Amino acid sequence: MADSGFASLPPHHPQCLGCGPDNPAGLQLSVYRDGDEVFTDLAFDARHRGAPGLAHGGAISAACDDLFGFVLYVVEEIAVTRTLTVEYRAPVPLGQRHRITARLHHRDGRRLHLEAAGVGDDGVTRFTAQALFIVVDIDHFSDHGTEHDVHAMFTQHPLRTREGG
Ligand SMILES: CCCCCCCCCCCCCCCC(=O)SCCNC(=O)CCNC(=O)[C@H](O)C(C)(C)COP(=O)(O)OP(=O)(O)OC[C@H]1O[C@@H](n2cnc3c(N)ncnc32)[C@H](O)[C@@H]1OP(=O)(O)O
Repeated sequence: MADSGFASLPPHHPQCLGCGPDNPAGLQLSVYRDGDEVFTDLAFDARHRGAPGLAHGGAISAACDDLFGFVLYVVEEIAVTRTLTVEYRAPVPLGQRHRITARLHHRDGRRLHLEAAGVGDDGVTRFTAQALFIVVDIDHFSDHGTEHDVHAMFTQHPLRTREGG
């Protein structure tokens, strides 16, 4: 459970694998903003099992990728993942809560360099991640999703588009 007093950020959309509350197969992340950082508190469960008792690396990667997608609220840009690197520093036990925190490291034109870390409630950093997101415009999505779904994804967000909306 996240601390109260931080701004809760809306999911990317209801069915999002990372944060959609209506996706039963998803991680259903609840994400908060703390200044220029975003964070989520997550305990991987049996759906995310890799080795017995441990979280699957793909689930950890998905959590980091989706959390990076919330840094876009801070940056106020629309962007997508071009590269994602996860360093698995220690096994992540199922059921143990980790706080994953992400932020912009620096920006270079359309390139957003992002970084994240997952720290257990025992204080152990078990994974870190770096990503390169590339700023895109809304056409990136409208070429694929239905007009209704794409419109819904962006109208619910207090996000300025590159066109200045
Ligand atoms: C606030 C919330 C709002 C709501 C919502 C927001 C968004 C909505 C999120 C939905 C949820 C998110 C969830 C998590 C985030 C995903 O998971 S996003 C999904 C996974 N990612 C993708 O599907 C992206 C697929 N890739 C692509 O579509 C294209 O490769 C890209 C990323 C759009 C880039 O293509 P492009 O526009 O043709 O760009 P390109 O010219 O190749 O490169 C752009 C620049 O980056 C440089 N570059 C490219 N690759 C590299 C590299 N590896 N290293 C260094 N430089 C590089 C290029 O050199 C170029 O530099 P400049 O010439 O501009 O100086």
